[in-house]
Amino acid sequence: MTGQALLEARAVSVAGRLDTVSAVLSPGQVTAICGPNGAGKSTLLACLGGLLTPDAGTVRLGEAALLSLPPRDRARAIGFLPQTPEIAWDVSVEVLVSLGRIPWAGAGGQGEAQGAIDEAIAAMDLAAFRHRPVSRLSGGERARALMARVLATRPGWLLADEPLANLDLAHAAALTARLGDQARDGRGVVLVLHDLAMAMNHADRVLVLDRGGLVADGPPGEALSPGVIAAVWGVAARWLGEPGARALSLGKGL
Ligand SMILES: Nc1ncnc2c1ncn2[C@@H]1O[C@H](COP(=O)(O)OP(=O)(O)OP(=O)(O)O)[C@@H](O)[C@H]1O
Repeated sequence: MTGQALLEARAVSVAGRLDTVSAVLSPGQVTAICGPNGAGKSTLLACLGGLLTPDAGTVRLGEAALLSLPPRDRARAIGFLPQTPEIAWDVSVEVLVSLGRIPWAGAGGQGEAQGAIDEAIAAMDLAAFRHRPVSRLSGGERARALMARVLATRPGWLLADEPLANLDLAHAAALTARLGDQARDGRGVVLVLHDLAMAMNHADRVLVLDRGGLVADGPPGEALSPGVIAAVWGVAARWLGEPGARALSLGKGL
């Protein structure tokens, strides 16, 4: 998959939530958005996904203002997993995942749709739950089903707010690998992450927000340096281990 457009925030702000933030996000990369509680991460992600209209500035997808695109085109281009997703109807896992194909209704064949649904169910290890109502899933299983719905769309951009939060170690590792594959396939992947080690080891680029402002933007080794962590999180920390397998060691204070 090639040729995804750039996703660009141009001087975007939301009163009381996000100061003027600009960033050009590239497809083919995993971009992590990190920062303390209330820093504006979800607000920025919602603006990038076209779910929140900024008070000032614009979000552009390639040449077009994102909000000027027809909703169907936006839904095809950007898959969005919110921080606290709600499931309106108590449908089966398979039906929930198939909702991810709605933006493609009338396009492509039934075979392609079913292939995308089957692939997403397998990717999120949901085959055993395929016919189970979502109300009878655990929190982590439900989170996997909601991610499968996003994957089933096969969007050009995949935006997810804390996608690993409810997952056990094995499923978190599997999803992390899957998201990396999506980026290597040419898609854009943007993740809000609290786990700084996850961002350090798996992101190509990290945006650090603090109190509504963008305070660092670069490769993880730079954007998540001990100096930035001390300034933003107020925690003395140092990185241990090898590149790609770093762990964060927290000190006793500054
Ligand atoms: N719907 C809203 N209306 C007004 N203010 C909001 C709303 N949602 C969030 N805020 C405020 O905007 C700021 C940024 O919130 P946001 O949810 O973007 O933070 P976050 O970085 O995602 O935080 P967390 O790590 O806690 O999820 C916070 O001060 C929050 O209290």
